[in-house]
Amino acid sequence: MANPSILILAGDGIGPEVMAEVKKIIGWMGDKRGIHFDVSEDLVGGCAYDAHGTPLTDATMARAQAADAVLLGAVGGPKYDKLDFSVKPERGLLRLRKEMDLYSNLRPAQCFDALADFSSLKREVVAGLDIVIVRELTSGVYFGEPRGIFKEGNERVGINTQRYTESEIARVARSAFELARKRNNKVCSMEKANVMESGILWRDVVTEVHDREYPDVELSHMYADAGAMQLCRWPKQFDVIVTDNLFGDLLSDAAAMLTGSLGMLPSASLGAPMANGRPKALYEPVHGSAPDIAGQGKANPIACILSFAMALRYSFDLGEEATRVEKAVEKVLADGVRTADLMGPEGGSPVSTGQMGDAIISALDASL
Ligand SMILES: NC(=O)c1ccc[n+]([C@@H]2O[C@H](COP(=O)([O-])OP(=O)(O)OC[C@H]3O[C@@H](n4cnc5c(N)ncnc54)[C@H](O)[C@@H]3O)[C@@H](O)[C@H]2O)c1
Ligand SMILES: CC(C)[C@H](C(=O)O)[C@@H](O)C(=O)O
Ligand SMILES: [Mg+2]
Repeated sequence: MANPSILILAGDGIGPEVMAEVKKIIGWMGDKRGIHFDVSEDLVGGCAYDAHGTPLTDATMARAQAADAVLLGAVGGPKYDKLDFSVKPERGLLRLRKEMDLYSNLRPAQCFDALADFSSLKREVVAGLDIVIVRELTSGVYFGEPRGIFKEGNERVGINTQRYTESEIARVARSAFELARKRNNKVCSMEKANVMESGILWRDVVTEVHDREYPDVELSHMYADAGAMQLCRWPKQFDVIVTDNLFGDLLSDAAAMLTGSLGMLPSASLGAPMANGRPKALYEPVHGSAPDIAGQGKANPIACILSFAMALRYSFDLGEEATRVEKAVEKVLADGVRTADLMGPEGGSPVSTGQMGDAIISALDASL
């Protein structure tokens, strides 16, 4: 049987730097565990624009559709800020999400014990934290029509439209309830039903799906602004949070700081099952291309490595190997290995991106 296929789209800025460490782990899986993948690489984002004049070619799109899993680094950077909106690097990523129909974006925020003192919040607030934000990823204000910048009389008006259908809400709600059943059986749904009709529909549909199909799961609702406050006040009250595309974007960056650094947060973007039973899937760190540190060997590769662990679990049914990678990360952090983003104000001597990857490989070796 052919090996499962992985398409790597490392992208821009620190994307290729953190992805280089994931490639080491993919190599390790082959050498030490006999788990082989057919890995190919292509361009997305600014680098694709530089090569082809578009942030994602049709050929790359087709390869992503055909892959068993896509691993993405990050896209964007100041060099591309002035480009026409239609060819900005971020459009490449949004096209992948939309055309692969990756409606359920799992963004776990887990605070490793070794980092509990490093979070900007108190240790007791974050120690042991383990929550997942399920972000709807293919609709809402990111894609709703009408959109654009129009002329109205003497001035310009910028328009984006928040739009959700019942079926779009129901399918992401189901994925949150299914996930909760495998965890602590609690879902909190966040919207702004107090000011948005789309929020009223969101709350209704989540409640209907719950009452009909998942009455055993504990469901609560919160306005997203209050949810942001609660996430900082006492995040451990949550298990699974389900929310829309834009609120999920904001809440997951906020959740990143609970874990110590944006460089720690992985994500899995999942769609419907393909013919082989695997879900359509793209795995990427929550962080961006970090232009301020790109090219300096300072980036923390853990978010990208943990995203690969999610690929092992969700695409390749290799939960034990995923746990092995997660435990290796936990071990290096417990041993005090830190990239610069994980240093407190008192400083210290940080390791480079490559040294962090090597330390994780050594911890993997030690796990055998
Ligand atoms: N999925 C993606 O590809 C993605 C996600 C977010 C932002 N972006 C893009 O990235 C570019 C920069 O955006 P931004 O600066 O708002 O967000 P960013 O996530 O790139 O960086 C925010 C801050 O976090 C730090 N940081 C991020 N990842 C880190 C890591 N792995 N290790 C250490 N420090 C890390 C950066 O140095 C920076 O100070 C923009 O073009 C944006 O659109 C892309
Ligand atoms: C780069 C951008 C398109 C993206 C988003 O807004 O979804 C990013 O912020 C993310 O969180 O994945
Ligand atoms: Mg974001």
